Amino acid sequence: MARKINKQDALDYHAMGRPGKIEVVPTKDTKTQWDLSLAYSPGVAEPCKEIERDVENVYKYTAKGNLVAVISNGTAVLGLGDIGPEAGKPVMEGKGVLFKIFADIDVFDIELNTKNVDEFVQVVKAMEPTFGGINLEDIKSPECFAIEERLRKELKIPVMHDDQHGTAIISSAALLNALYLVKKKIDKVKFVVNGAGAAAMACVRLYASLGARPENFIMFDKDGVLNKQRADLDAMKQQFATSSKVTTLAEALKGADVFVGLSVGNVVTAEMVKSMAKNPVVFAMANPDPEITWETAVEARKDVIMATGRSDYPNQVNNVLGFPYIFRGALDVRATQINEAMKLAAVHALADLTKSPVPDIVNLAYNERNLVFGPHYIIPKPLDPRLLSTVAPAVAKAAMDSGVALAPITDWDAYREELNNRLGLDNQLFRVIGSKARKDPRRVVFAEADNLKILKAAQVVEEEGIAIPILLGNEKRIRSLMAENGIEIDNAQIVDPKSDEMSATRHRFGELFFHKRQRKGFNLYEAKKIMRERNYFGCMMVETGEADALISGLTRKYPDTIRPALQVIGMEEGAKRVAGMYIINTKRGPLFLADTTVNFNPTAEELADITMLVAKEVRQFNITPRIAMVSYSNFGSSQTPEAQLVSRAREIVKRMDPTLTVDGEIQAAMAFNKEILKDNYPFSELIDEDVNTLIFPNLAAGNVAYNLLQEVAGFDSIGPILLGMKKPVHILQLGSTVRQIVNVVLIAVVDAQTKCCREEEAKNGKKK
Ligand SMILES: NC(=O)C1=CN([C@@H]2O[C@H](COP(=O)(O)OP(=O)(O)OC[C@H]3O[C@@H](n4cnc5c(N)ncnc54)[C@H](OP(=O)(O)O)[C@@H]3O)[C@@H](O)[C@H]2O)C=CC1
Ligand SMILES: CC(=O)C(=O)O
Ligand SMILES: [Mg+2]
Repeated sequence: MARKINKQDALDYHAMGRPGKIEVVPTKDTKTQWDLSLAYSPGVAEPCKEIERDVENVYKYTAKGNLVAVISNGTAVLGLGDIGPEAGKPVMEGKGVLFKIFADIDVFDIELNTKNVDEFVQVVKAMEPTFGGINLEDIKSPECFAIEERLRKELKIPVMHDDQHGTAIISSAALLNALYLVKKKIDKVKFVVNGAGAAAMACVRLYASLGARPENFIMFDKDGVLNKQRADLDAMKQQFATSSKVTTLAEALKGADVFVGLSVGNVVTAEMVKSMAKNPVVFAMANPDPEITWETAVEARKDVIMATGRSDYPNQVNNVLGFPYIFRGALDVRATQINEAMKLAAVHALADLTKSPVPDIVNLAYNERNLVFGPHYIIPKPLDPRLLSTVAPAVAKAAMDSGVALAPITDWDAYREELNNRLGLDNQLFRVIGSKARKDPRRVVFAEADNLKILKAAQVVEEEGIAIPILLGNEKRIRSLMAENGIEIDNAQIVDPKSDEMSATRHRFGELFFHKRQRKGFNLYEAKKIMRERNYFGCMMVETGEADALISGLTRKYPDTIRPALQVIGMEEGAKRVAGMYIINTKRGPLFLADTTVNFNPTAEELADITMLVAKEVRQFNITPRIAMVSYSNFGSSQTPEAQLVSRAREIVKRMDPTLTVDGEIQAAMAFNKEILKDNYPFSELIDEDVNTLIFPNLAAGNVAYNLLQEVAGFDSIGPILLGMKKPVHILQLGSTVRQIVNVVLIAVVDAQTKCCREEEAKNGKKK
């Protein structure tokens, strides 16, 4: 279940630390006096003179080309209405965040205290030298139309009112796909549109340019239906005024094919949806509350294709899918405007992208096994990393073809690569695992809570809503460490296994442990005594369900931490051993490496077991494992025992799971070089595969490899991840950083979500 956002969560999020959501960060070194004399006086005078000589140089020497202004006067903020410029600022800052994370565009949000069209236009015009583009936001109609029209004419940089065109573009893409699924032609479809403001008018105009017929629209504003009898309609509303006799939304929806809501929440009823034509399409896009809830609409009609503007339901039709990429494309070719051709290019790019296979990372982000084009997936998901490299080039190309690009692109492959680098594909997995963890935070026991790094990590995971920390150790010591270092963990649960308060729990845990180990060398006295030890106590909390996961090992040797976990919790059903895995975030996507921490010199059988454990874990991230079992030789080129062991292990794996994509023994470089592999070993299973998993022949190789990738290549990593345990226990490497600890907690929480879900499934299965 997604965590419900409550008022306090949202307020705390905005207020904590540095208030608001954005800051300005220098992009050049500013460490030395030399740096500062370049950044500012006297060095800064040189670019000034170059720009004075040729104003185009402003794109070369300043941030203008990547800087967009998000400008609002707060008169139509989301569906909250005219709440004023200051009250709209959190939304504008939020838009800035989305521009940055989805398209690496920098934003200044600007809130103007004016409702006067002339004044608004004058102010924005005067700011043209600063920005590469202007995103107008949440300005009410009809003023927004005049403001945008004038700025588009009078400025030489792209201007787009996102609520109009962003919404129109995204909903058009969704509409084309929905109509394709229900096999209806756009020129025959009957539309009912609630709302006749900025978003709604732009939508109907774009639908019309895609083939919808104006006479097939019935629109409503807050005073009722737009019809020919109304004398109060402006020119734009008149264009879509109906000659039909209907007066109410309920009448209009009878037999309608498509409902488009861009008005206010909860104005459409189940009965209205029931009265629509076969296979109705309902886009209830008011934010934050749609015109009709997802549940009510799908309950009312099994054949409905339903979309809302919200992220917590399928089919999120929201302009976040558009503005980052539309501006990216426009800025990258220095387009002087965002024209119809560019908008239509974005529509088709989005619609087509939905039909192509969804990458693993998107399935993982949304906890889906396999998203496929269909009624519940008519538009790409906002976390789809392909959006940038698909929509931005389409927009850029359309700008070039329609003659508004001042800096055309010539090398499209290089451009796409640049876009992927901008996004930092390497960070995608972290973001996705993070969002999954945050959806359902779990109780994580930190066995070494009297360590400063652990406390800092516990604070981070608590503040970020990733986990509910349980701190094990001496309470006085932990509290004084927190006080000395300004660490605050709300409602910190501190448990001291050695304390008198815990004696009953120690006793209970000791008895349970004794039952597990009584014939394995523990007597009752020893079993109870050992519960004073934090790793045993913590593992017992996880074993008994009093916590969901355990993190330990920062200050102790690996074997000393893994032993209690194996004795108390043990391996998962079917596992013959445990193994350690690292995830390395590379530019080509996540790379899974094993065994990095547990098995020193595995036999072929053991290596096969490790491979199976890793394959299972990789699948848990909804990623299909494509495994190279690496060595120093390729497919028998060396007959040494080490190389042959890997080859034998691969044969065993293949027998265990013939469907698994796995090959070896193979050199690591060969595994990543499809061309050379194809030329030399065309039989290999990996010739058409992007390898994402490396199994090393022994611990030395695996451990050295991940350390080098981390330290020398500078890749971020998550690990070690302990595989094969019945319940989530993860053992840190000595000296892990706070960030690495937080990353392991993320994994532990996701692991707990999955294992708990499996346990429930098993229980339910047994009940049946
Ligand atoms: N999902 C998405 O991506 C987006 C969603 N939106 C949502 O769309 C809505 C409108 O935004 P926007 O167009 O920018 O705002 P505007 O203020 O420009 O338009 C609002 C429109 O809704 C009409 N309206 C208000 N109440 C009713 C009602 N009870 N019945 C019928 N019509 C009504 C208004 O009528 P009148 O003309 O008479 O004032 C006006 O035409 C908001 O909820 C916003 O959050 C907006 C942009 C993107
Ligand atoms: C999504 C958006 O821009 C709005 O609701 O106003
Ligand atoms: Mg908006």
